[in-house]
Amino acid sequence: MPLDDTILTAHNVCKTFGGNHRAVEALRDVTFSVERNELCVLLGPSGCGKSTLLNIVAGLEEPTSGMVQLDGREVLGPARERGMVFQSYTSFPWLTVIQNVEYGMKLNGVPKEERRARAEKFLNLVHLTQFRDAYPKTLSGGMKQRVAIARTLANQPEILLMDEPFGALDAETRWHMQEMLLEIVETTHTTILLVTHDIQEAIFLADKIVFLSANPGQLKTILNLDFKKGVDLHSKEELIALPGYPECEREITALMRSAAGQNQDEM
Ligand SMILES: Nc1ncnc2c1ncn2[C@@H]1O[C@H](COP(=O)(O)OP(=O)(O)OP(=O)(O)O)[C@@H](O)[C@H]1O
Repeated sequence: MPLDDTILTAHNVCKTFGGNHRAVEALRDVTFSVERNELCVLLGPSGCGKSTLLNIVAGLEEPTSGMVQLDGREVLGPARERGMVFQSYTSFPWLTVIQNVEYGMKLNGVPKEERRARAEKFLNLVHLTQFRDAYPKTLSGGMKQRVAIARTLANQPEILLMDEPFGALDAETRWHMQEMLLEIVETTHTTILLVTHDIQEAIFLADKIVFLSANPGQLKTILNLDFKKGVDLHSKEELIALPGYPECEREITALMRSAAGQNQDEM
């Protein structure tokens, strides 16, 4: 699917928490954009402001100055057009899997039949059809996170925002989830902005990496991952075998080290 046009832009976003002598400057002058159908990853060392930036895009935090626009409209608060998946699994324990996926649509007034049809479609997409009538407590962490992804996608957001969505999972489950996310992108062409601090995850998933450095969080560089352009990746092994992968990982590891330098000096 060709990348069409810009869907999201962050213009000179600054964020300072607190005030006076206790102020923390989390973001300074961050500008970047996300193209429609693109999977854009926010990467950088701990404390560089990735989650803060994602929260600003989600409308959960206000920038101190600057702004975010979705399709040219300024983001002024949370909205269904920007669906968020967090690291911790958030499902209602008293509802079954399919009822969890339907819940947001119910609140948004989607008619019953359409709700059911969409819930079934997205449960199928995350390979949970056979668990549709199970309760969340009977599911593994990875399965709970798949419910959260299905529920968010069923609301048909214009962009899916993901904050370390696989951070709480063990390594093997994490690979499966990453591979499943690429499958979802291939099938639904959803635009995604995803936060991670995992270099390999970023390279595997991203069409573009927006790299931030810390203290304060600033745009360091944008990486277009030319070595994997036009390649249909389905597994980690395929990624690692690609010419250009080791150099890319080395480059980002060096960036990570220099961007985190200040933090490490303080440790
Ligand atoms: N609500 C808050 N009040 C005060 N400071 C905050 C708040 N939220 C974040 N910060 C500070 O802003 C900076 C950026 O934090 P943020 O969580 O956005 O970074 P991050 O890159 O997502 O980090 P990590 O990878 O460790 O999750 C940090 O110094 C953090 O302590």
